[in-house]
Amino acid sequence: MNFVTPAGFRDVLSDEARVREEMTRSVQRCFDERGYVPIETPTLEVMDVLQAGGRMPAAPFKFFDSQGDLLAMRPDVTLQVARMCSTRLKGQPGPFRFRYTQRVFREAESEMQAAARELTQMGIECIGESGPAADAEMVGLLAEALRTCGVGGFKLAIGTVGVLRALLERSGAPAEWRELVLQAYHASNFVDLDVLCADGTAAPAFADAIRSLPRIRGGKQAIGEVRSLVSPLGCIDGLDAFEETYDLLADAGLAESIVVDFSVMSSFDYYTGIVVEAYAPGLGAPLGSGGRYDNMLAAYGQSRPAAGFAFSLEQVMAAQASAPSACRPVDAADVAETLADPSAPATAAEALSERPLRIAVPKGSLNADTIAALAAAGLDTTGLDDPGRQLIISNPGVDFIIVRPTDAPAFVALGAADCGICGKDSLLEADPDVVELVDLKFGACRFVVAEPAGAGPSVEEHYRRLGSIRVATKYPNITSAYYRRAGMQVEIVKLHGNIELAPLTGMAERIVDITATGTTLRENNLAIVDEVLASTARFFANACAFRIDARIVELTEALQGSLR
Ligand SMILES: Nc1ncnc2c1ncn2[C@@H]1O[C@H](COP(=O)(O)OP(=O)(O)OP(=O)(O)O)[C@@H](O)[C@H]1O
Ligand SMILES: O=P(O)(O)OC[C@H]1O[C@H](OP(=O)(O)OP(=O)(O)O)[C@H](O)[C@@H]1O
Repeated sequence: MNFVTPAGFRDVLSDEARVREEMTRSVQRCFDERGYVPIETPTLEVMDVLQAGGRMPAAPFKFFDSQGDLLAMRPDVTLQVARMCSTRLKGQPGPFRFRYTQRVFREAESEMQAAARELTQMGIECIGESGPAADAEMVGLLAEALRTCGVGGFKLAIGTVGVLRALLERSGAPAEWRELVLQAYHASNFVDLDVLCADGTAAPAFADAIRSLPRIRGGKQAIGEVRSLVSPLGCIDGLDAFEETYDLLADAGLAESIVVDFSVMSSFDYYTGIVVEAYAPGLGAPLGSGGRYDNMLAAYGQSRPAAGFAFSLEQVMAAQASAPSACRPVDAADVAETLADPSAPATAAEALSERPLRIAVPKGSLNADTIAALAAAGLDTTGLDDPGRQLIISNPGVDFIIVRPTDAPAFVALGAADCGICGKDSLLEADPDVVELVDLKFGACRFVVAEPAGAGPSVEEHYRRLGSIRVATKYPNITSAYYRRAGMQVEIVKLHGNIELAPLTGMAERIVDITATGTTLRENNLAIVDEVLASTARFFANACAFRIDARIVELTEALQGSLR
């Protein structure tokens, strides 16, 4: 027997535990000084209670207890605080300012999130206050907590959901279209957003505003740009309050750490006003997030305005580990020292612009077009077309990381590369948390279901008799999603190449594979049964790099420019 902890769970040894403890104390002190009092919530909740809040931040671990109740390990603390305020504290006038340090537990959602399944969340909830001062207090406290932890060069991306909600409601577009737009915003998929906004469903001025909004970014001037974009359409909902909040944060000296960014629109159904996400250089995923969720407490029976944030202690530790040594505390004593060093936070931000931009470049059939696209966008691609066995080509200001196309999503999602190129098929298969920015148009191919020509009746008979068929593919996730939609039971066999061999040798009845010229299907006497999707190459970026590294936006514009 191997005595190992379950995947995603681990022991914390003393050196690290001491630093965590010290950091936790510093943050708790910081929250305490602002009048936030501690609370604790139970590890387990009845599943229905969590679901009543309308938003599950991540898939929870679930099990039945001996009384037959379906219980969940808390994936988040906010829902529990909402439940607590509307039940135990019902009738008490408030406002309440709560802080917590609690473990949360999350089932892995995809292969891409092979990471920890137990995290320590530190956060606050301010219940019963609303308006710009309360929002600024929440965002300001997040900044203070990150500074307290010694996180260098962090950025807080802030937006407000009212503007997009108003644009969607008044666009005259049907609910299904609005839902697709929201999905594109949630997934940070600018390519899908452009396609939707060009399809003529929404009135042109609204479509233009909806596609432009998440591209506006910057300081105070960005709020002005949003205003000019949406005020002719009568959609400035929440913008005045947002601007007031921004001014309060700028007055508090936070202008350098804050970036107005309307692409930060995840959990749209849940947030009702300001939203904030915290990013640090060198870290693939956000440190934490928060926002205003004025409607959530009503779901538990008592309506009160509310706002809060949480960040993960593990992410904060990782941010320090990837920061330059000047702003990285190495032990507990250094945490306090970092706190006292006002020059430290700037160092990592400076380091970001000094280090080369890392681009994942696919080898194989997309390689030549990728190099041509990057060169047309103005990058120095010298040596990239003939790298030999060298896997990283370093040119001034840029590192090209040569990857297998199916690996590009992992390199970018985990922050090993800032951005990259691969087929839409690879992105759909991996389902990574990245920002899809440009459809590069090359590498066009179609995903099809195919079977030996003339085998249709026998495959159908096979399915009728056995209730399942075998399908071979290199893309099990795309294939299983397709058959789920089709309502058909299949056994999927994952192969790594020459997929067409599977039905020819009797290993499987059908395949789901790429076709471009159709030559391979034709030469192997296979016929197309159905179309699954079409794919072209995409330029995409790490969510964190996209929001804090201006070079990604520049490269996006250059790639779009050269396409035009
Ligand atoms: N025959 C084709 N014509 C056009 N584009 C294709 C064709 N085959 C694949 N593609 C596109 O190019 C991408 C890369 O394909 P390629 O054959 O180079 O790598 P792969 O073998 O699929 O990936 P890996 O080496 O990572 O397993 C595919 O994901 C798809 O988007
Ligand atoms: O329609 P066509 O132009 O003939 O292209 C289709 C072929 O291209 C891809 O294979 P790839 O070249 O990537 O080799 P693989 O089978 O080893 O993955 C795909 O899997 C098909 O086999």
